[in-house]
Amino acid sequence: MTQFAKIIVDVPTMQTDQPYTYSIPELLTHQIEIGMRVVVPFGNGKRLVQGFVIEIIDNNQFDGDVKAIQSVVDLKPVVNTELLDLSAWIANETFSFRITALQMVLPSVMRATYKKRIQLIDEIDESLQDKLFQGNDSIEFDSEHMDAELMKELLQLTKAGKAELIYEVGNKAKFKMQLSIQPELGFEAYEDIKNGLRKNAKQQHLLVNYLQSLTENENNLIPQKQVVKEIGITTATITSGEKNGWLKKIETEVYRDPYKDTVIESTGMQKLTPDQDIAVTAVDEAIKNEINKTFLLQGVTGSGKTEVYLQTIAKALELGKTALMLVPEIALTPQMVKRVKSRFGDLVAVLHSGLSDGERYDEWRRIERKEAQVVVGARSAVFAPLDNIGIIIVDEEHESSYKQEETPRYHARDIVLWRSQRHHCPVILGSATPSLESRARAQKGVYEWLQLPQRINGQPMPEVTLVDMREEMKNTGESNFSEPLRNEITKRLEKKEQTVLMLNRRGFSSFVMCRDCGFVLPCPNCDTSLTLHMDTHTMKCHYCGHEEGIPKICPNCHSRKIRYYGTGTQKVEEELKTLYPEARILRMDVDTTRKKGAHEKILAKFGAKEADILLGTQMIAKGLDFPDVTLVGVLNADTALSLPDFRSSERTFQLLTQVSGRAGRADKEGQVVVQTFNPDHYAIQYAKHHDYESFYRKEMAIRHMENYPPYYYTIQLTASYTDEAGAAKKMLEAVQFLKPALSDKAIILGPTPKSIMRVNNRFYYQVVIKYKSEEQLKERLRELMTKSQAEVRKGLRLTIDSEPVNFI
Ligand SMILES: Nc1ncnc2c1ncn2[C@@H]1O[C@H](COP(=O)(O)OP(=O)(O)OP(=O)(O)O)[C@@H](O)[C@H]1O
Ligand SMILES: [Zn+2]
Ligand SMILES: [Zn+2]
Repeated sequence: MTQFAKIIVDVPTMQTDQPYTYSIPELLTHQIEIGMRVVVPFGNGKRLVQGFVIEIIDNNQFDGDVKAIQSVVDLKPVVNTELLDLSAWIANETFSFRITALQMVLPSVMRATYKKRIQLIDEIDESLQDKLFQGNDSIEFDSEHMDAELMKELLQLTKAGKAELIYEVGNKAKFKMQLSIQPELGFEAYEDIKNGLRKNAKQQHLLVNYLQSLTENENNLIPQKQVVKEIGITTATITSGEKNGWLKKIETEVYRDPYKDTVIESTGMQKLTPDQDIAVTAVDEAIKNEINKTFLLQGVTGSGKTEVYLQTIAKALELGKTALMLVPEIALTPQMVKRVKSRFGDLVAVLHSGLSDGERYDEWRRIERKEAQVVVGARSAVFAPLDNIGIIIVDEEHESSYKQEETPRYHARDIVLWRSQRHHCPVILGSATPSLESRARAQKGVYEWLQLPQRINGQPMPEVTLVDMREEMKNTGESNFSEPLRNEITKRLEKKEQTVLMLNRRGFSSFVMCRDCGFVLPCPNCDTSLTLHMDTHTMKCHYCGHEEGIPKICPNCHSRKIRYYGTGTQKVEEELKTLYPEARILRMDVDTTRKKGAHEKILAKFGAKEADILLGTQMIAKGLDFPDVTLVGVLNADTALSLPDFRSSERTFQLLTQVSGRAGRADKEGQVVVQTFNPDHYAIQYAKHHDYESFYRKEMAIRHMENYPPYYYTIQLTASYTDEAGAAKKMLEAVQFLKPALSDKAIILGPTPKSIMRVNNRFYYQVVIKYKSEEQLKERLRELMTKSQAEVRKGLRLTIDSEPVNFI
């Protein structure tokens, strides 16, 4: 009896959630399983696409013409049933398509690549074949890069029926293979061979001796490279040995290990403080009893949250379970990876964007094959194919990088909660400054609240001094360093203690302005000004990538007084060098960390006390644990405060608290100097006093008054089009379409142009819907999305973002 498979196909220009039915050819009946990738014909039948098998059925209710599956990509399922269900849920929750969600849960190298070829099917003139096919009988048809004349002739051939267009579905995922050798004979046989060899056949003697010694070994599969190096023979000798039947050559797979060159010392468990102990005990209980509870672990900076994570992971492993730990952006927190690796060694797999595609794919397969039981990674690691999860940890749970800013727009925290239900395991959301959403849930008892109110060293929190830059500017002029900050840095240099300096880049840019007419160099494609980049000596647009030279005269009034405004880390570094010629300075920003492993190098140097000052952007605010840092300076506390986003205060409070937390973590007392133009702002005042609770209450009151999360849910709709009126019209239509499904309690803001309305010559309009509970809203939004698919071809794009983290 013929079987059929329901398949979600990958047709980029025509996305749909509808699975298609294909018949399973007899040959493949026992091969095809749910969760495998297959290649199927689509449309006119000549086009081949990749798809995922989501169901296998005996009866086909579909009465149209059923095509057959052409081939299988995988030998076993690549998406297990959990991830299959999860991807369906994500597609539903984030208003995206199932194929997009399915592709997202796999490493990117597993995405299909599509190629077209022209294949000769009839004889043609030899010289023509040479010209068009370079002597072969097929050629890749790359319409983007091919010579137009050549393309025309090839198409004519296909029209005449002498050649045809074929589609190839490729797979980029490659294993790294390594050649190994293995003895073919026994000890005695090698003895005989040796006796038969000529005396001067030195290399052969060496090889046979070696093979003979391997016959006594349990592991006798040795990489060829190693053999060559170890006994000093040539590969030619090995090859002739193979011909003689002395040995076998075998290809084996090796993993690309991103950490193979790093030596990580192993560490043991610390004796817990009473507060840590309460937390660990509560979580261990839930792991043991398989309860899917969520804990909010709120611990001040330096209170030992990491040790709590590590000990609960150890508990899960002890019970034969696995563990998943998410960290904001791993490239920025190499210290955390090191701490987990030093505790759990080879059991740990690391997944983050700093890995090459191959490395990431190999780490993924180590998890899938159950060779790794602990996964540490950034946002996308939330899809790690772990089995039998015992604990899931989200470190710095308030970080906005947990939200994916492109479709599917999911929040890793939501995925974590879904998986914890599936695996019956607890979750720890850890932070010194929890998001208001999470803290409010702990208040209501939805999450269990665990607290670490004291620093491990028993020291008070570092003292924070605010410097009012409005006053300071009168004395210091254009310097980036106020007098109080300069004095403290001097003291640290004298005492041989370390300083961390942060330049906040959020909401901040360095631009070129004319002093005579005020002209600022705009981007030709976007409504923004261009930013000066010292490393490339160009002006760049951060939105569209446009790049041009630095102007020497004002394009507007031709004045020569066109000057650079704002501050970059490089400029600050120069000033530091003038102020403290004897200080050793390390700079950490996008320019100095572009190379792979650069973060690690800078931090290792600082940790080894090879520098006195670490100057950086926000990337130095998190996770650093250096005992000799006793001073933290924040050069510009409030650049983000003025952004038109209701989370501006929350972000500023979090950042200041995090960065302050880098000071005084060991036995020496820490101090923080914050330079600000808004010393009275509550976010800055509460950060000064390390007072999360008061900040929380004040901010909650504001959110309540203004109907924002966590009191209301939010949905953001964005339309973009090549002209402004079209984008605005689309948003108006969307509102009209949604309104009938909404109660009068829902609040609709907009349509309004986005704060940067034009990006890359597209115009953006948005609508924000705030609501408490709207039964029909999601269904209606889904309809809207499906309807809008038809307009994609006309260039109109609509995105729907549930709980956006960025409102600008
Ligand atoms: N029980 C313990 N006994 C001794 N030292 C400990 C203990 N727990 C943690 N520590 C040490 O205290 C320091 C601070 O701990 P940790 O970095 O885990 O704090 P944290 O709360 O994660 O900090 P942050 O939020 O600032 O990153 C670390 O050097 C850690 O090794
Ligand atoms: Zn000018
Ligand atoms: Zn631009």
